[in-house]
Amino acid sequence: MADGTAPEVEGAAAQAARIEAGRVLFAQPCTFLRGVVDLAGLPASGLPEVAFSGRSNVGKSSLVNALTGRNTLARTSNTPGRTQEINLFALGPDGRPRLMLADLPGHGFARAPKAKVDAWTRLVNAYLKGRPPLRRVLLLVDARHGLKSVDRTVMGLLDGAAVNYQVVLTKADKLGIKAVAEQQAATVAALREHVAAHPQVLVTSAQTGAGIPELRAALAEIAQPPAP
Ligand SMILES: Nc1nc2c(ncn2[C@@H]2O[C@H](COP(=O)(O)OP(=O)(O)OP(=O)(O)O)[C@@H](O)[C@H]2O)c(=O)[nH]1
Repeated sequence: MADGTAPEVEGAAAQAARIEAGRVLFAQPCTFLRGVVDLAGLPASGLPEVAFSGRSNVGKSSLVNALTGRNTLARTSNTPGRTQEINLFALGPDGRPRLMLADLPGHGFARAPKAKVDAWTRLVNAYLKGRPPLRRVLLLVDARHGLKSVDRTVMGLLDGAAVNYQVVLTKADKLGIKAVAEQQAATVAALREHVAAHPQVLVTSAQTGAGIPELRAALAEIAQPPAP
């Protein structure tokens, strides 16, 4: 290196700075804005937005809570299909939020009438394809199960709409370290042919906090920069 810094030292320093930026962002207040049942209910917003998407019960609401360090911000439950609207949260200092978080209804199985599930699916698909401030979709996948056909359908939709998405493996605490590493490698390989997929697959557990600092860091790169 021209400045004499060893590359691995520089890498570690850069990574520490990213983690710190994520910590600072998620130490800010996070406020529930509204739940919407149709696209017309979405606020016109210049704020960068990140969506939490995935099958019912994959752990979307739990991940929002783990990121924000608040146990009850997003409502979690054992009943698949609990989240029935797009729930929007503004993250950042009062009056100057930096990032919008959108917790989406789950794809696939839900203990609800088919007509309702079809309506949520239409809403989510329309949102994913046509929300201008949407910077990244986090596609949550249960580390035990890997990508399912409903995930591949969403990936195809996002590839087609050129919406950037990143796969996040959830509930890693339910698997051994070796099995998690295998699932991560298999998922990275499966993403290679997908044009809009972020190449990095993050491994998380809302229960133990594993992977949460890394995910915060990734989202800090999307958020509006802090006020000078
Ligand atoms: N062991 C473990 N359980 C988890 C984790 N994340 C979520 N869960 C559990 O999984 C269940 C579903 O979690 P939610 O966060 O409600 O899932 P969701 O994807 O928001 O669910 P829907 O509203 O149906 O779309 C709850 O019983 C959570 O406690 C995790 O990291 N580890």
